Amino acid sequence: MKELNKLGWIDKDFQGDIEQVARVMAVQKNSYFIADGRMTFIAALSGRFLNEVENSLGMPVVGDWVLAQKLVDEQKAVIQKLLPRKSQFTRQAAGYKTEAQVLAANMDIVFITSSLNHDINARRIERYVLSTYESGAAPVLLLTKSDLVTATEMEDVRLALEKVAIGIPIIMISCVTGDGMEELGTFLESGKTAVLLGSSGVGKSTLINILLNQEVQITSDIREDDSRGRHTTTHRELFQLPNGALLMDTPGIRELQLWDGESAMDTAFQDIETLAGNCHFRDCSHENEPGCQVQEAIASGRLSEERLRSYFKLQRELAFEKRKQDQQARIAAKNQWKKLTKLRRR
Ligand SMILES: Nc1nc2c(ncn2[C@@H]2O[C@H](COP(=O)(O)OP(=O)(O)OP(=O)(O)O)[C@@H](O)[C@H]2O)c(=O)[nH]1
Ligand SMILES: [Zn+2]
Repeated sequence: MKELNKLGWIDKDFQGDIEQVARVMAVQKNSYFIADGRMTFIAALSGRFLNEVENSLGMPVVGDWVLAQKLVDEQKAVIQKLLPRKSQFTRQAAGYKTEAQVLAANMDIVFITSSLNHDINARRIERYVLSTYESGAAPVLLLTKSDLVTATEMEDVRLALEKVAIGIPIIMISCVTGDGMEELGTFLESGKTAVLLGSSGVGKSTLINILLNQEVQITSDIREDDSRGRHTTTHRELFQLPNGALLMDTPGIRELQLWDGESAMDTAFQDIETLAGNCHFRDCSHENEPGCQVQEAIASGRLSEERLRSYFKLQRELAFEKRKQDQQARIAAKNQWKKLTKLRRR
């Protein structure tokens, strides 16, 4: 149990066989690398699991907790069951079917990472915040490369971001000088699972290396026999930091592209939603109606036009996405109907 806690296990209400519990540390094609704090196993899904799984959302991903039959001597295991997730990152899979794909599960904290030496894309950060809320994890804004900007520039960015990311912690760090590292450490609690999101080049790898090398690296790479009996090394996608926190670094999640977040809209744009709630007309479009509190806030300078534009843009995008999905659902229903009528004719 203690060993499991180190991997982030906290489910007090769990009622099964605790000996079967393990966490997915990496996924490669059909192989799952699972760990229980004592050992790592190469696991496959049981036949029953595959038969019963309803869609891709039910397939284990990095961070998931599973029940598995462990063959300790062989370091192999068979995954029987996926345990409920407390958070998950999803993305709409490309292609005809709008089927969601899970990228990672059971993250507690998401570091939305940007570098200070480039223009901060507030709109992009808003999207990440939205995805994070939608996932069920807590967002933190992590701004890197503070050594490349002045203190004044840092403060300007902070002020700008505080308007976009209301109530979300903002940390500024430098991997060169070490500034801000201590503050970052306070967010990396033992047993908590964190993930770094952000564009290529913002310094994620550099930071991960520093975090890993602060002391001895506890985790080792997982060795796997390939078909020719050679050992190939598999990179772990979820690993323990020396201070006990867990860090997730999966290829899919590095650049989160899409999100589905209607319900998160009012969380990310809480300020606008609150204003909108007081508009004179219930169906106010916040363009030029009398008694519009949103326009009122713009006029008095409490709300920036830019933020309202982001809000409108996001609304349009969500509406578009929804129409697309509705249309695809209609086509699917129509095809299904055609198939049925054909069958009936025969
Ligand atoms: N000046 C400065 N440079 C940094 C800092 N952190 C990272 N860099 C540099 O920024 C560049 C990109 O860093 P990476 O760690 O590779 O960025 P990444 O986000 O992992 O990028 P991908 O691997 O493409 O996702 C490298 O040249 C780093 O040396 C920092 O705090 N200050
Ligand atoms: Zn209005």
